Amino acid sequence: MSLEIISDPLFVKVAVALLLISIPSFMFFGKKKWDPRGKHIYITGGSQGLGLALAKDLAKKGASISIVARTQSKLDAALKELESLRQSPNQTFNSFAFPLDTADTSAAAFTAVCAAHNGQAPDAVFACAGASRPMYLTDMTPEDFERGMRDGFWVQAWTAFAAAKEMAKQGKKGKIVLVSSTLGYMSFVGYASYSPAKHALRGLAESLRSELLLYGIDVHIFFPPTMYTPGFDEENKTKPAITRKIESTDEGLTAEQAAAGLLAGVQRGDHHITADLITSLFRASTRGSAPRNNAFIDTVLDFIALIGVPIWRSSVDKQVIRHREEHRAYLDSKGFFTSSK
Ligand SMILES: NC(=O)C1=CN([C@@H]2O[C@H](COP(=O)(O)OP(=O)(O)OC[C@H]3O[C@@H](n4cnc5c(N)ncnc54)[C@H](OP(=O)(O)O)[C@@H]3O)[C@@H](O)[C@H]2O)C=CC1
Ligand SMILES: CCCCCCCCCCCCCCCC(=O)[C@@H](N)CO
Repeated sequence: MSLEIISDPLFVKVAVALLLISIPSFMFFGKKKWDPRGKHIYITGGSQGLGLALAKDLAKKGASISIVARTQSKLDAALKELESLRQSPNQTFNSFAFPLDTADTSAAAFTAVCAAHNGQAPDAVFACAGASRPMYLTDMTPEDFERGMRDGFWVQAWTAFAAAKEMAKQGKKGKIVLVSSTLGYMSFVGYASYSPAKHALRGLAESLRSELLLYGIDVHIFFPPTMYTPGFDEENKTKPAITRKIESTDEGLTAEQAAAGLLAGVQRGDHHITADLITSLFRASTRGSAPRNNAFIDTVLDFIALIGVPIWRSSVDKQVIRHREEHRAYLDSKGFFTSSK
């Protein structure tokens, strides 16, 4: 075989034609970005923090928004902010007060959200609601321990449950997005109630991603690092000092930065969405059978993590071990060793 074929004018013409055809198809067909304009988007936890930042971002992009959380006053304030960002008279902004930690209330919230749109299921559901109460296991009551799953897993899982059923029933080819955490990939002292819930969300997202292919529903899951939100201020009230110290390596994001990262990931079509380098390293190294976002970049990240994560882990273990004596004194002062519980 001679290489002369590549200088054959016909070959050159065909090659150029293929290239010209493939460039626009790559740009316009292969990479068509999800556009929130004119869509109805349901955001749980939309009254503050990540959920509110996301709602504002989407309102600016022309979407209709429904938000659900428990506290009416915060919902009212959030709705006012959304109203000020209105782009078109066709956009609707609604809020409904429901607790989302049970099947019934989450289904009722979802029904209310649909009812305001003639019973139509939303085009996208972002389950942002959640809370965390970091503490030592030795300080937890059984209720504290169990609350981790309620405030981390069920508060989103019941919304996904209601949404998936109704979207499948209506043939709505929409999106369901869950919000985990860096702590859905790894964990350390202080997060024994929260991290398991965030890991469980990953299992749910990967199961649903597969099952909801049956209905053309896309499932995404976001793994944010520290976000400076009202929830973060709240969790810091119970957070052990050593936990705070370990996570201080993480620079953190504002709610707005995190919302923008989440939205960009959804628009790229990433299943596991990360918005910072540290979590991207854990994403690449704990990938399991999750679809890659970018085969090349993820392989580079995986290689960096292969070396970097064990070094970080051993330094954290040393830090925890160095804390033993101080912790023993703390437990002693609380009467831990003499209490009957
Ligand atoms: N901030 C951080 O550092 C990180 C947070 N995350 C996760 O990101 C998500 C958003 O966090 P963030 O913005 O900080 O949280 P915030 O506490 O600032 O906001 C949480 C929102 O969820 C609502 N909510 C909480 N619990 C319930 C419930 N049981 N039923 C209905 N609504 C509820 C809250 O309203 P109300 O209380 O009125 O119901 C509020 O609107 C959470 O899932 C969190 O676990 C992940 C990584 C880091
Ligand atoms: C090469 C590898 C380097 C690794 C460095 C790792 C640094 C630690 C990152 C800890 C991040 C914890 C975020 C917690 C977010 C969260 O979910 C809570 N705020 C909610 O309670």
